[in-house]
Amino acid sequence: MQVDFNAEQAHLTTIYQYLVAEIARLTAKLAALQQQGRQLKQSFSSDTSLNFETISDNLDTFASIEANNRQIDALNAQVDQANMRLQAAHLLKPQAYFARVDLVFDSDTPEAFYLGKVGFSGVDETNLIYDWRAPVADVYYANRLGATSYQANGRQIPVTLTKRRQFVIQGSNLLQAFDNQVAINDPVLLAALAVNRSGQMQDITATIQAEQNAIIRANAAQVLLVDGVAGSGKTSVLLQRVAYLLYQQRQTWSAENILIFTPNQVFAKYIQNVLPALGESNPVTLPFVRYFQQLGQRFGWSLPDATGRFKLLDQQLQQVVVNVDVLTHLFQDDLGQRYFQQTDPQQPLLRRLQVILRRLADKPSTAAGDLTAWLSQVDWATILKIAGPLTVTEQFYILLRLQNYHQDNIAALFIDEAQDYTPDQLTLINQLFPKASLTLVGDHNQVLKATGATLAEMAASFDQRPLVQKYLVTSYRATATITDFFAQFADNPKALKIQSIQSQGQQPQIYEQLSLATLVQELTSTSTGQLLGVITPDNQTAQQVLVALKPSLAQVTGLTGDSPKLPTSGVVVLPLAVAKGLEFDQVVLTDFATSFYQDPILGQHRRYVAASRATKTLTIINRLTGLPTSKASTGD
Ligand SMILES: Nc1ncnc2c1ncn2[C@@H]1O[C@H](COP(=O)(O)OP(=O)(O)OP(=O)(O)O)[C@@H](O)[C@H]1O
Repeated sequence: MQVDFNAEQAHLTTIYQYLVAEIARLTAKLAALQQQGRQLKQSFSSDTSLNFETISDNLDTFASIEANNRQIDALNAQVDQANMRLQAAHLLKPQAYFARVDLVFDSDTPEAFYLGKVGFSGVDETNLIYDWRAPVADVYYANRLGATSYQANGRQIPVTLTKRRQFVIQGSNLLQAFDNQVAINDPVLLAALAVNRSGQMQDITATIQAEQNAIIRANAAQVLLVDGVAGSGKTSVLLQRVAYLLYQQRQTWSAENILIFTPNQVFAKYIQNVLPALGESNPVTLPFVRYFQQLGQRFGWSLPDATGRFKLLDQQLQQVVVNVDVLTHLFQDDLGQRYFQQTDPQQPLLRRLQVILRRLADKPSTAAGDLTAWLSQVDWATILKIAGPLTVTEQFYILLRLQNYHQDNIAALFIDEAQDYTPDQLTLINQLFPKASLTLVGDHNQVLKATGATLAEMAASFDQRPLVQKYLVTSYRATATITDFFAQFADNPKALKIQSIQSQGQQPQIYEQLSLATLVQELTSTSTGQLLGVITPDNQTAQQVLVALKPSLAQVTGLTGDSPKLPTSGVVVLPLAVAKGLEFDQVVLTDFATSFYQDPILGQHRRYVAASRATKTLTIINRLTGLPTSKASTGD
């Protein structure tokens, strides 16, 4: 069926004009409210009726203050409401909506729903634009034409989807409109993927695919573990899910109740525009290691790392039966020993100690009053019957367990690059956030540390909670040729069946050997306005390439994990450990045949990660020669 383009353009014109008019009206309204606020404050301060002389005067005065407060509250509420609506109008003005679905409910007449990045209502409170997170939008993303249903307020609503239309819009201009049912040839998606990268991740609201939608909208009450191939949209899906859950739980959650763990600071910057583009504030986003160190500081501990035998410690604390003889190890004072004797010997050590510490907490003069000092004096290894001595981090873990410390203010925790977490770090996370909704996304083929948890270990870390695993095997990032190339490095690629939805593109260019001088020359002559990543095995090589490039290239940047930001275009030189999670229009990999990439344990994963960073072209240099000094080959 043909799209009635003129009718759609006319609809857009009406909506656009309404948005523009609303922006003008709300801006004027906010100015007037501010003026009103100023006048109100003035009138309160010059109010001479504040009189506290007699009881009746007091009552009058309090009543008048109360009335003033009510006026201020009402004014603030109006300001908040106008501000929110103005923000939404600004967000929608460049692209009022991206899709339309026509649904038939009970009657025969289809009802049209336009979907945008946020919802917007008309003067009579009718929904002109539906938020992409609204229940009804699920029908659009799930991509089922005909009889289907969606869930709203816990009820399944049967509907018939008669039309699924996509739009390309620029302000008041409708550029394109397609009636589209099958996602695989989705022209809007392909156009979005063909755009040059800008050094900043973009939201994918208009083109979320059905399998991604299922993850974004998955129930928050479970641990969600996503294993997805490189470029399958794990990070994008994670961020869209943050926005989705913030909308779904908007009565109780705000960005302050959310935490995102990223691999490093550059990555945190790389994703920082996505949530604001969806009208949401950024939650605290930081590397897990930094979070853990900050947690230590809160207790006065300086922690070297976030690893330890946490699971083992837990098991022993729960299993070891401690008799009275070991009391001297635990408490040097009578009170502690007495309390210990009063606890039930059948109970696990952890429970008994928690009871005692709660009592001792009221008596700061006891030996256990200073828990920190006490913990390091106790010979935990002997008591718990494990090999000692315990590291500082392990002692800290015991402290957290004894204090039963949780971060209950965090309602949802999101972890990217989850494959790099050790089983112990996941155990720690499980303990710290017992009530949080957990979303972990990772790729078992991208494990870059020998200590990374397997999928089974990941699942086992959360064995007390309901857990759902999802898989993504379509790669959106790269051309089909590049996807086939990196797919060969996956474990068991035949079974995994990685697919690309993009066209073939250029074959990777492979140099057996290339000198640094030639590389500099090549890079200097490819001035494309695109983002080009030169990925080296280690920091040292990155530094050497950078030094060689600097004199002849204006737009060249070196990147470490702590760097503030990716540039928008030009050449970026960085080690693989930092490139993880990022993407570039063009990628040059150096030293692909050296021991770093040929390592028997991690080499294949390194090749997979490195080769999957490119969206358009991939150049591989097996051996980069002419470097000033000998190179390390150990990665970060
Ligand atoms: N549905 C989609 N619509 C448009 N673009 C998409 C979609 N899904 C993914 N992309 C794009 O594909 C690229 C890869 O996405 P993303 O970085 O989220 O993948 P990833 O699985 O986290 O990758 P990796 O594990 O390799 O870091 C990004 O440019 C993203 O914008």
